[in-house]
Amino acid sequence: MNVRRLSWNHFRNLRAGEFEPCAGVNVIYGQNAQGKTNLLEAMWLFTGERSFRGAKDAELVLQGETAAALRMDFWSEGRGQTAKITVAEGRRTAELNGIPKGACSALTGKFCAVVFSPEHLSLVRGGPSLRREFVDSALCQMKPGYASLLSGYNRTLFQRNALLKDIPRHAELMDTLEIWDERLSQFGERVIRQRTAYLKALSEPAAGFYAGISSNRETLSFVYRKSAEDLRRALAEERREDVLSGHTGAGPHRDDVDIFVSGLNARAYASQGQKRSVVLALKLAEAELLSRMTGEKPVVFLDDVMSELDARRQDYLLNHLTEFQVFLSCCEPGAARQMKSGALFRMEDGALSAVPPA
Ligand SMILES: Nc1ncnc2c1ncn2[C@@H]1O[C@H](COP(=O)(O)OP(=O)(O)OP(=O)(O)O)[C@@H](O)[C@H]1O
Repeated sequence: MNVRRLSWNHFRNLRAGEFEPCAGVNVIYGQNAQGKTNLLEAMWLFTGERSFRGAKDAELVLQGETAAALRMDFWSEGRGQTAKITVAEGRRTAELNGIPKGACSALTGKFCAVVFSPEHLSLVRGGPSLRREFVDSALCQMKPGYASLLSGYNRTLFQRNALLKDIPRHAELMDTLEIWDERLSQFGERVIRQRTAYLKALSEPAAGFYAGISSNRETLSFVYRKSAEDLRRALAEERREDVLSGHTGAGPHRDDVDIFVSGLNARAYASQGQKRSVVLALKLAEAELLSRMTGEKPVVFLDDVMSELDARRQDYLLNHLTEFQVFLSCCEPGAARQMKSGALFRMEDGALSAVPPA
C-alpha cells in the first residue's frame, strides 16, 4: 500500500498544493508550526479514522474559509485508487473511485496506516488506560467481533457499577449481583483472552523492531498483567469492597501491560530515547501484524520522531524500514541527508517543495 499523490485545498494552513512522494522514506522538514504535522494528518484522514490529534472537523478548515478538500491517489488491493475528502459545515465526507461514500468512516480498510506522534509517548509514560486502549484499538481493527465484545463488557460493567451504588439503599439488590458477576466474567474472560493472544503475536515483531532500533544492544518484552487471576472468583470475593467503593475492582478495565527494556520496567527506568524507541517498535509491530492479516503493508507516519534519538537510531528509521512507505517529519534536515534513498521535502508556511538530493 502506498500514497502516489496528494493534493490539498484550504486544509489547515496548507492553502493549495500537491506532492508525489516516493515509495520509500519521505522526510518532511521545516521549522516549528510550518505545516508538517498538518500534511501527515491530511494523509492519515484517508484511513477513515479521526485526526490523530483529536481535532474537531471544523478545525481542519483553513481559518476564514468554509471548506477544505483533499485528494489522494494511492495503491491498494493491487490497483491504483483515488479517494477524496471534503470537510465542510463541521463534517467530513468521502468519495472513493468517483463514488460518494457519505461519512469518512466508509474509507476504513481501504487505506491502512499506523501513526506515531509525540502524544503517543504516554503509551509508556502514562497510566494503564492508554496501554489498554492501544491493544483494544488494534484488536478492533483486526478482529471484526472485538468491538462488540468490548462494548458488551463495558455495558455490563456500567450496569454492575450502577447496581453497586444502589445496594447501600436497597439491600435486597445484593442477591442480583451474582447474575451480573456471571455476565461480566464471561465477557471479561473473552476480552482477556483476546488481548493476551494479540500481545503474544505482537511480541515477536516488536522485539525485532526494537533490536533493530537499538542496534541489538537492548531488548523489548512485555506481559499482560491481569487485575485478577480468576475473574469469577475475584468478583465474588471482593463484593463487599465493591459495594463500599461503588466500583468494580477487578476485571480487564483494571488490567495493564508491563513493558520491559532489557528486563527493567520501561515506565520507571527507560530513558527518553528508549521510551520513544519502545513506542516506535510497538507501532511498527502493529503495522507488521496488520500487514500479515491484510497482505498489504500499511503506510507509516512518524511525526516528530527524530528528537531524543541518537544517530544510530535515526539511521535505522531512515535506512532500514525498507518494507514500508514512511512519512517522517522533523525540524532539521541534517540526519535526513544521510538517507541512502528516499525523498526530502521542505515545508515552509504551508507550502511544500521537493529538495533535490545533495
Ligand atoms: N484551521 C487552520 N487554519 C489556519 N492555520 C492553521 C489551522 N490549523 C492549524 N493551523 C496552523 O498550522 C500551524 C501548525 O502546523 P503543524 O502543526 O503542522 O506544525 P509543524 O510544522 O508540525 O510544527 P512542529 O515542528 O512545531 O510540530 C500553526 O501555525 C497553526 O496555527
